[in-house]
Amino acid sequence: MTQHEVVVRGLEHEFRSTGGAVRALDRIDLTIEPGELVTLAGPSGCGKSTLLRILAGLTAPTVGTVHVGDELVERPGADRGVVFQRPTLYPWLDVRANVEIGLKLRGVPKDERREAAERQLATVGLADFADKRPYELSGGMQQRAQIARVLANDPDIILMDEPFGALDALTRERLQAELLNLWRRTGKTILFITHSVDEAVYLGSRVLVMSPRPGRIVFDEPARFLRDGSPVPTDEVRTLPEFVDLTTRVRDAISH
Ligand SMILES: Nc1ncnc2c1ncn2[C@@H]1O[C@H](COP(=O)(O)OP(=O)(O)OP(=O)(O)O)[C@@H](O)[C@H]1O
Repeated sequence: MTQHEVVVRGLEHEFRSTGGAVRALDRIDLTIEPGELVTLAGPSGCGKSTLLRILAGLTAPTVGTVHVGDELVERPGADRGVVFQRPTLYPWLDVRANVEIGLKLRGVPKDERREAAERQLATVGLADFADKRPYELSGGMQQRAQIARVLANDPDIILMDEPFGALDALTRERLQAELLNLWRRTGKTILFITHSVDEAVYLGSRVLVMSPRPGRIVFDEPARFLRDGSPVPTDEVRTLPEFVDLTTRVRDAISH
């Protein structure tokens, strides 16, 4: 499978309401290479979710374009999967049916989609919970199920909007490690939004920071100590001088 780069050109976005116009994004140019794990941090309201929704094809930009390879993004597509902060599982379906839903809508035969669902539930450690309803799962497990659903669709690009923001610290750390494993195994392109500077630096192969009003990318650097081929990082990574240095500079970029 050939993966494509994501190319954002001259993106601007304005929300108009009765109170006036909000310029959420301003002159965003960005290329995400196949297989990058790009983390995007920035203060609340700086436009991170708006950018993600435009990449997902859920919001049409006021000005500018997004391409995946040669394709202009105009609507959601099977090449892009979205994981939101709050799990968006259907409460009336069991976990397996929730994971299968995208494949079902695309007309994938039952045996095939069941197999894909069970494989991805195993990937996220939920093999034994396929018959449960979402309300029987913890927040972390629901988030895992949401990730399994995206993986079952096998998108090239995974867009994650603060997926671990609402989880307790321990569950969050476990899911961070799982995400890194998954990324290294599959080589998928991932854009990951977070409020946490530590999470951005820990997970990213490249770290972006946006500034608010109007939303612009003000920081864009590789996370050098997590270059391809390095082992999945442990807590030791956080004590490396390079980690501390990048964390400090990301924090400065956010506060300026
Ligand atoms: N549907 C909307 N209508 C009007 N204004 C909006 C809408 N969605 C977002 N905004 C405004 O656009 C700006 C960017 O919002 P956005 O949700 O993209 O920020 P964010 O960086 O993701 O914030 P957070 O980290 O708090 O989720 C904010 O000022 C917000 O109030």
